[in-house]
Amino acid sequence: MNESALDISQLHKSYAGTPVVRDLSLDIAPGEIFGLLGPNGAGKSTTINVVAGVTRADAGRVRIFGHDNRAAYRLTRRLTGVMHQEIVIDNFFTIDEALKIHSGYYGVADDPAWRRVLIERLGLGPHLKKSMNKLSGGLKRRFMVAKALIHKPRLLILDEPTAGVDVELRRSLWEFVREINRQGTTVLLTTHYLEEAEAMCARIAILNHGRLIALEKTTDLLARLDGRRVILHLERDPLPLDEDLKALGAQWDPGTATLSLPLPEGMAATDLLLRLQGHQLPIKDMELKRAGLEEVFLKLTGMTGGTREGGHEP
Ligand SMILES: Nc1ncnc2c1ncn2[C@@H]1O[C@H](COP(=O)(O)OP(=O)(O)OP(=O)(O)O)[C@@H](O)[C@H]1O
Repeated sequence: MNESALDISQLHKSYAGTPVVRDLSLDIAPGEIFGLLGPNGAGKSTTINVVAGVTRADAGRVRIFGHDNRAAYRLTRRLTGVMHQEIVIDNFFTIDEALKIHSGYYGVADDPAWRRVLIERLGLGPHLKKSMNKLSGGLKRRFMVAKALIHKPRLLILDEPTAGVDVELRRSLWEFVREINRQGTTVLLTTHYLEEAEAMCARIAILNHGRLIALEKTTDLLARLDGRRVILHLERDPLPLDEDLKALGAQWDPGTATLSLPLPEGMAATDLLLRLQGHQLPIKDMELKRAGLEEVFLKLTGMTGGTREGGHEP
């Protein structure tokens, strides 16, 4: 069968009369790594909670590998592994005990070899006998990732898995997620780091005030937002921008004596510098900047305009 891994259709959810997810439809193909991004309060976790079946939508439906997540709750629960954003742990168990019993919740037998892989790859080995309340925030998150994967789900949902995780572990965590994906698991993730979404996701959806404002291939989205800029720090104020610099989209900030130019997709920064040679700019230093997630959101919400629709502020 050629069904979607996750098919969300016309989902709507309000809290106390305030819509937090509005008419959301999106489709994730088997084998994809898909990023769901958006500013704080955009409705990402609510959407994930509805998909996981822990929050009930007001309208719309969710299908996981072709099965309705309410009509076939037990089956879709087994097909899905969710790492929620809030840290939920059970203080009665050590990591080892919790992982041993957890797959039973999904009606799946414990697989000691797979458990060992998760323990090793998520760096949990030295902490197996620790009780949950003694774990650091980053360790709790890694444990939650292991728990989400223990029953070998076909769809893995990670809601900000790298919050509070240090750089090295973040890198190894994403490497592991990539590996699991290569072995066939579909991944839906949220992150507050644009670089992570860029490195991991083939497609990205952006939510704002519960509404889908972009859903594109990551490369198309970033190219459309012309993310990269070359920043030139100058010795002194240049002459007013001439037509050539204006045509390149240069912006001058006299306060800091910096000239900022967008770097077109596919062009190397050195090519742009060559193009500027004739201007004899007194360049002191140069940097290449990529738009951050906040800038992306700002730009997109500016493009779509209607983000304050209905006067709703989360
Ligand atoms: N159980 C709840 N009761 C009332 N309001 C809620 C509840 N859960 C979420 N909300 C509200 O719904 C809106 C969307 O929240 P949600 O957590 O889905 O956003 P998010 O995009 O995941 O944000 P963040 O990036 O901060 O995690 C927010 O205004 C939040 O306060």
